[in-house]
Amino acid sequence: MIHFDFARLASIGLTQTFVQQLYTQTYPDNTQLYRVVDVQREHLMLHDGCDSHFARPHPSLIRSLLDEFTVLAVGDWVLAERRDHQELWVTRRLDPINHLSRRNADGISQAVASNIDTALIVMGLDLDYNLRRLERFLAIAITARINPVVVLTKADLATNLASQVEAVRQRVPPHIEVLAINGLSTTTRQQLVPWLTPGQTLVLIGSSGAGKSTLTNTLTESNQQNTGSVREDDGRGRHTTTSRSLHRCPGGACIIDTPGIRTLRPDADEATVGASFEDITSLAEQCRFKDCKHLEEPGCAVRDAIPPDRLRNYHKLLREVRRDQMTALEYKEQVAKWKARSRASRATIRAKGRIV
Ligand SMILES: Nc1nc2c(ncn2[C@@H]2O[C@H](COP(=O)(O)OP(=O)(O)OP(=O)(O)O)[C@@H](O)[C@H]2O)c(=O)[nH]1
Ligand SMILES: [Zn+2]
Repeated sequence: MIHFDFARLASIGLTQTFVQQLYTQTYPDNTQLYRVVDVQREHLMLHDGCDSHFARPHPSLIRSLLDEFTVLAVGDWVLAERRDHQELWVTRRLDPINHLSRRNADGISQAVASNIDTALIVMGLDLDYNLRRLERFLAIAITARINPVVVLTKADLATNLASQVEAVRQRVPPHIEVLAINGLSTTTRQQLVPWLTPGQTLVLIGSSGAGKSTLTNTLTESNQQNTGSVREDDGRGRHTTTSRSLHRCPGGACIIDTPGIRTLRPDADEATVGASFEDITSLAEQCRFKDCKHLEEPGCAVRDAIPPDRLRNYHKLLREVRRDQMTALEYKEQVAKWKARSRASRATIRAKGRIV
């Protein structure tokens, strides 16, 4: 039996989608439902809606996540069990509805936050203003199936407010909201009310200096984020802080803010490629492996349905944008990997030829 207080967990984002996943299995008596609010090298921080708890991922969970090419991220819903010495062990991760990922040095995509309702794409109406970059940030959110809202900060400093806002509206799909705000003003909370209802989870993405911390402080009514060049850790605003990575707004929404999100770069011309091959990205959800590259993996839904030359073109474009973003060393390693792979498949073909 799993013990959980729905109302309490709903205050940090629990919805029925996750609860339904609990009835597919039975669990030991001391199993409880938590949200991951911090991921450190050695441990996790979990939250039950009231308190936070240290925990460790069980080795069997780590293995099964690795098999699916994934890791635990802030925002995940997990089940954890108290065992010997009252240690809390995370034994299962509920399937996330979405996640924001970044590519690590090995080119492997790594989740930096899960289960996000809204991405505020933050761009300053000062020197930060760049429509192409904005489009790429939008592509990151759309590709991750997260609802984006464009938030133009520093409206108080803008010299051409109306024309800058108009230019943005022209560039983004009509159903996406565009707001111009002063992140330092408390009235900003009113403008964002529709996305701050209880249980909503938000992330803020944008370049350095765009005003993410300033806006987070305003929305959480605290000084807990470092803004500008001031770096201090005085623990103020603890009443709204759930952890270093998940912050609660007074109205009941949560903001996830991790170093991974903060340094997310729209190097995602890759995401733009994905967005222009929507047939492939949407079919990819049916591939057996979450991280399927649609090359040789078994159970690939994309290879089955997409004409080979369209798929080849997609791979070619992806390789190009990746190559543009690689350092010389990374490129050399990548070439070595491709060579090894084609050697291996030639060897398989030869071996089969001999047997059959
Ligand atoms: N006038 C004005 N200044 C703002 C506004 N938003 C942010 N700033 C200022 O812009 C600077 C950068 O803002 P931050 O909130 O630190 O930017 P950030 O996006 O968190 O930057 P990183 O922490 O580097 O990712 C700070 O000096 C803020 O005070 C705004 O709406 N109006
Ligand atoms: Zn596939």
